[in-house]
This record gives sequence, C-alpha cells and structure tokens, in this order.
Amino acid sequence: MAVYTHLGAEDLADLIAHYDVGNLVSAKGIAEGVSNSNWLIETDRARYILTMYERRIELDDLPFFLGLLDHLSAAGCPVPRTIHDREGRAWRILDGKAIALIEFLPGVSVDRPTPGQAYAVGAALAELHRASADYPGSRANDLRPRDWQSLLDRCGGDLGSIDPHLPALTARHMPDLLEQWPNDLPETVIHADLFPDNVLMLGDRVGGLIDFYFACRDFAAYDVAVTHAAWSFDKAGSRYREDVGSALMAGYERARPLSSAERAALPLLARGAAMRFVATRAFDWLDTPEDALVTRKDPMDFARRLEFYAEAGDAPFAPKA
Ligand SMILES: Nc1ncnc2c1ncn2[C@@H]1O[C@H](COP(=O)(O)OP(=O)(O)O)[C@@H](O)[C@H]1O
Ligand SMILES: N[C@@H](CCOP(=O)(O)O)C(=O)O
Repeated sequence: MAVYTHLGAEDLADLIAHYDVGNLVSAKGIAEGVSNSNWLIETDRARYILTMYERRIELDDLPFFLGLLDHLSAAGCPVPRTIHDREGRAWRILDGKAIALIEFLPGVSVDRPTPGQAYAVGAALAELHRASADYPGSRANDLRPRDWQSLLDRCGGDLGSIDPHLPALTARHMPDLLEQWPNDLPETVIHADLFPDNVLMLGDRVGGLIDFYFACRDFAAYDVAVTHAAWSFDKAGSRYREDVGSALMAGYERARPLSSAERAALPLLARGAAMRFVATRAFDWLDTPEDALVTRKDPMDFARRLEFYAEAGDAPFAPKA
C-alpha cells in the first residue's frame, strides 16, 4: 500500500479550500505505488490526485517535476496537469511535507501488455521526447552507471544474500557499462521509469503517463531501453516477448526514428537499463525490512533481463522488414 500519512476529513477540506476546484466530496487512499502517499480526491467539479511526497524526492526538484507535467500537458501529451493553488503555487506544505494536487487521468495499468498497447506506449514515449526537448527546467540523472556502482558497493557482501548469482553478475557487467557508456547521444528530458504501472491504458490507447519523479535530462535512447526492458518480458524477466518488444520499437520509431548511433548503442543501453533496476532494487531490498508495508521488488527479475540483453545483442532492436 502507499498511504503513509493519515489525513483526516478536516485536514483535507482545509487543504482543498486553497484550490479553485470546488468542494470536497470524497477522498480515498490509493493502495498502488511505493514512494509517496496518494489520494483520489473527488470534488463537486472533478476528480484529482493528491500526492504527499514522503521519501526519495528532493524538495528542490519539485518545481522541475511539476513544471514538466504542465509543459508536456500543454504540448498535447497525455500527462496530468498540476493544479495550482489560489496563490499560483504548484505545491504546498502540509504537516511538514510537500503536497501537490494533479489532474486525474482515466485508464488502468496493465500487467500483461498486448503488442497493440506496446505500440501505443512506444509512440507516446517518442512524442514525450519531442515535447520535452524545449522544456527549460534542468535536472541531471542521479542514477547513471557510477551511481549504480556505488549502490552496489553499499550493498557490499550482502548482495549474495539476495541471490548467490548476483555478485558475479554485477561484477561481470559493471566494468563494460562504466567504460563503454556513451557520452554523445541525443539528449532530451526523459521519463526514466516508464513501467506498465506508470501508464494508464484505455484499451489500446494511452490515457495517461504518470509518476515523473525520476525524470531528468539524459539520452532519449536510454529511455527507450528502460521502457523496452520494463514492457517486453514476463514479470520475472524469464521470457522475452518478442511481439511486444518489436511493437514498442515500431511505435517509437513511427514518431521519432532512431539515428544509427542510437540504434547501435541500444544493446549496451538495455544492459544498463536492466542494471539500473538490479542496483536500486538490490539496495532497496536490503534497506527494507521483510515485514514492511511496502512489497519489495525482486532484483533478479532484472538480472534475468540483463542476461537476455547480453546474449541477444542487437536482435531485439533491429528494424523489422
Ligand atoms: N494523474 C493520475 N490519474 C489517475 N490515477 C493516478 C494519477 N497519478 C497517480 N495515480 C494512481 O496512483 C497510483 C500511484 O501513483 P504513483 O505516482 O505511481 O505513486 P508512486 O510514486 O508512489 O509509485 C497509480 O498506480 C495510479 O493508480
Ligand atoms: N519502477 C521501479 C520502482 C520505482 O517505483 P515507482 O512506484 O515510483 O514506479 C522498479 O520497478 O524497480
């Protein structure tokens, strides 16, 4: 579940009164999500999502994230707008924590995407990359190869307690990733975490792209690799779903064709994308007590994807005839 803080009816009504959104009718805590507390707010005018930022988010980054939502939404991307309060502020402080109210978007997250849905997500990602290129905000990616290495270093000898194969796997791949990571691919503002649970689908259509709290400036092709790794496998990462992976790439390239340098880099970027989630999940695994409210995510689901990409070479990214 992800409601870490209790907010009573009076707190919520007081808070909502700071916005020009009508009167509070109902508020329900949302179980999905891990990082923040979220409520579905209904007023006599519309529905909204109220987010309280609990951890992982630097207050200084909030203007970047919330401004990005407005920029992308204004450019026609299916991204929720930030609702500003009556004084024009994008976020407020409640009980010492930052909160923001954002537009509610319709749709459901899918567990087993179809090729049609993957095609639509690929196209939506490409449109996002085009629209974010002129976003004036700046935020560096704080999860690049040297950051994965330092997270793994902090896991130390406990890495093998998660799975005995993990230390050898990270030791085998990290040197290549550190040495060969590109430095000259086209950059834009990327989502960096576009997993199925961060996309709201309406059938084969994308109703919403949400959870931009890893967004940063980095290679567009790295975001393609993250999204490919997140969408194109069964949950455990044991089986590559070729039809889904190809559809995702085709959807992306319809809206933003990859350059030859980007295409050539994708096998390494995909190994890196998988390693990024191995590293953060391994760190969180060891950092989260077994009986915590939050369900821990298994790093091995991405270790298997990493092995797949290392063996598959450029096959998953080769254009289909
Ligand atoms: N703008 C939105 N419109 C509709 N539902 C949303 C929206 N934002 C978040 N949600 C719902 O809240 C859940 C958790 O949000 P998310 O931003 O992914 O939280 P976390 O960062 O904690 O993972 C989502 O799975 C979705 O059900
Ligand atoms: N997508 C990441 C976890 C990030 O959590 P989120 O709930 O903020 O998307 C993973 O699967 O490891």
